[in-house]
Amino acid sequence: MRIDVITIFPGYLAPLREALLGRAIGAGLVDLAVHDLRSWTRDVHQAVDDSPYGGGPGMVMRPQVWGEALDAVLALDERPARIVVPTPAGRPFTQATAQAWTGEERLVFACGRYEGIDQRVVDDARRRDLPVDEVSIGDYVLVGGEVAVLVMVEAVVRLLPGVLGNPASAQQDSFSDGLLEGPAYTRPEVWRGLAVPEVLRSGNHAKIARWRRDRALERTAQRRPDLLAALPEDALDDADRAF
Ligand SMILES: Nc1ccccc1-c1cnco1
Repeated sequence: MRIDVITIFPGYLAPLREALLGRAIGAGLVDLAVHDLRSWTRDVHQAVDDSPYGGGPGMVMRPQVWGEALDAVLALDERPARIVVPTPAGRPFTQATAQAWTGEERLVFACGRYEGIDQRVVDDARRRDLPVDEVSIGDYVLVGGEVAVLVMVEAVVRLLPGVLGNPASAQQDSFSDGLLEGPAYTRPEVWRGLAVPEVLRSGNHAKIARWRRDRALERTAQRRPDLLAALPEDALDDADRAF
């Protein structure tokens, strides 16, 4: 997978070259290119934004600069690309989104700041039949899209074959079965007077699996009843319902 990020703060994306993601790049599983939006400005001030039509606070990012930047970056590689625009007004980015994007040959992230990017940039891309997703990583306001890109790139790349040491962990983490993950424990057996639940030390794998499933159901019911309600009809078996 090739990933391009266009931003006015390239340094913000440095963490993508660390740790797991850095190793995925080193292993050739991911190609990452970060581009400074200001490279496509033509004025001495390298202006990337302007006042909003209709008035109101803040600044809007200029369509000319973004149009030239996206055209140039897309032309760098012949692989078909999905353009992703992080925005608080976007559709929710979920684990399902991350899973779906693992099938993409290329992702091009457009990091907006200020009050966003002139809407015509997205409209122009869509009318040229380029796939464009406007996505939000949550209901809160950030200063720019860069942090959202860090989140989304990590969520996607960790799912790519060969990235995680143990592929099973991608299957068993939260959201993969629609439930939150339950509590986890490691040594020592007792810490500050708190003992690890007996069942986890029993060696009885059936009982352990049941206990873990019950804790996941319990935690999901307490913290995210919306996830429980969204489960497909056949997701819960009789033992789950008895819980
Ligand atoms: N708040 C923001 C400001 C600029 C670009 C993205 C966001 C965003 C994305 N997901 C939630 O917020």
